[in-house]
Amino acid sequence: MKKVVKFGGSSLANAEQFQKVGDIIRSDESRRYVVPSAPGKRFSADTKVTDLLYTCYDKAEAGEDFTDVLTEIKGRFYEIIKGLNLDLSLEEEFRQIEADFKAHAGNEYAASRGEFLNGKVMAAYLGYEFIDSATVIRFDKNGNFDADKTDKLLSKRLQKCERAVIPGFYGGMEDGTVKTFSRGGSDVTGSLVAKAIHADIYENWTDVSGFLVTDPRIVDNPAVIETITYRELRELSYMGATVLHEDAIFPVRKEGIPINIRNTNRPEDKGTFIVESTCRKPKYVITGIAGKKGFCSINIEKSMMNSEIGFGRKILQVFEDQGISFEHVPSGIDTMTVYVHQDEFEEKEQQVIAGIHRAVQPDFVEMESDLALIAVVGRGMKSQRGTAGRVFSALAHAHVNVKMIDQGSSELNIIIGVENRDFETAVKAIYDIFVLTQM
Ligand SMILES: Nc1ncnc2c1ncn2[C@@H]1O[C@H](COP(=O)(O)OP(=O)(O)O)[C@@H](O)[C@H]1O
Ligand SMILES: N[C@@H](CC(=O)OP(=O)(O)O)C(=O)O
Repeated sequence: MKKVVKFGGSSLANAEQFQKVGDIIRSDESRRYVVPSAPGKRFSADTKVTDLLYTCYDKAEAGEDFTDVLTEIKGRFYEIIKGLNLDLSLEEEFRQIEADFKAHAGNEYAASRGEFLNGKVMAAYLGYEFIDSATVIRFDKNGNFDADKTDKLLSKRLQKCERAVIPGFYGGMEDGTVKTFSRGGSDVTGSLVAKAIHADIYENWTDVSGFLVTDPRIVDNPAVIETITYRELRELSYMGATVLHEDAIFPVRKEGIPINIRNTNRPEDKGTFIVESTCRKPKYVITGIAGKKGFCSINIEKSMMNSEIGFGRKILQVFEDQGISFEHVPSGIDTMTVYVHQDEFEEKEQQVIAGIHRAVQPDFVEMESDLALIAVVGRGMKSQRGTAGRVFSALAHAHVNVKMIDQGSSELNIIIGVENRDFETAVKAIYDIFVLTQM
């Protein structure tokens, strides 16, 4: 049995958390490959080491003195090393980092040092081999992640290795340039390692007892999802359920390796199993609710639009030409609405409007900003009539004005558009009707 275990920043924020992690790893012989993140927040107002590194590097780039921030970062690591009674010095590593910052090594290199250093601490603490991810996670010469090369490098390297620590979040180009995944990317590293060694399971340890039906920052103590499919999870993580990086799904999914989300602070909890498919009936009609704020809608109206072949393509072409991706395109007989990210859209607003006028000569174009999108996801919705109706009625009772509702043909999700300020109320109302009342 081979397990890959990834520990998030919250699980490695201080020596006490490290000890919990050590106990978890030592309690199961098969936990052989460990992927650590950088130390995260020790308390809610704290700063993640990754964020300190970005700040520190910005100062270096601007030619300012960055000694204070670097000393703070160093302090975070030595607090852990001392708390664990380790005989480990990181002086050489910090000298190198300081020199590299002065030589403008790049902010991806800078950010990666949190995982690099934490990997060193973890390897010393466990007595496992340390593998620098820059040598096994490969980015091509354009800086794009190279999945095939990575798989080859990782499997070859790990074949020779009984137990190893492979830091999360970063990799390297052939010439040694360090690249990182997007934020939260240690989850991706864990998934890649699991694929490469054909792991039996990929355990992803965090600070919640699994994937929760909704964000615990919105609803107090939400129910835990016992089993979720990759498709459901993809919908939820894309829409902002941040527990697992959305790109962490692909590598393990192809191999049929289940992911188990676990809580470092409550290792006795079973957590959530993420699987390709399951015959297990979900506990509730819906599996989860997630959402994001910060969208804009562009509503285009033109009489007889539906008989104009190519109308939709022409509209979407305008967005493509401006490099703007769209989220949703609900349409009626004479209207078509395009939902886009507000921050992407705002600066190109006028070009897009002009483009639409040129492309399709609409009767009028209307825009609305500060909208939120909520995804209600569940494999159980297919076999249950009236789900959309219940969403509507819950939102009406909560006095939330629904701007848009869009049910995908897969019947796996319903997308609802509301105003930003109604976002939390809407999520709570949907949670209540499907989970608290257990219908
Ligand atoms: N549906 C959800 N289920 C569980 N946690 C969620 C959900 N949506 C958002 N979260 C948040 O995600 C956090 C865990 O992810 P993250 O901060 O990336 O952890 P880590 O540092 O362990 O990688 C939780 O503490 C929680 O606040
Ligand atoms: N440390 C990186 C990568 C990461 O995955 O961290 P975490 O596991 O704490 O989300 C970040 O903050 O983005």
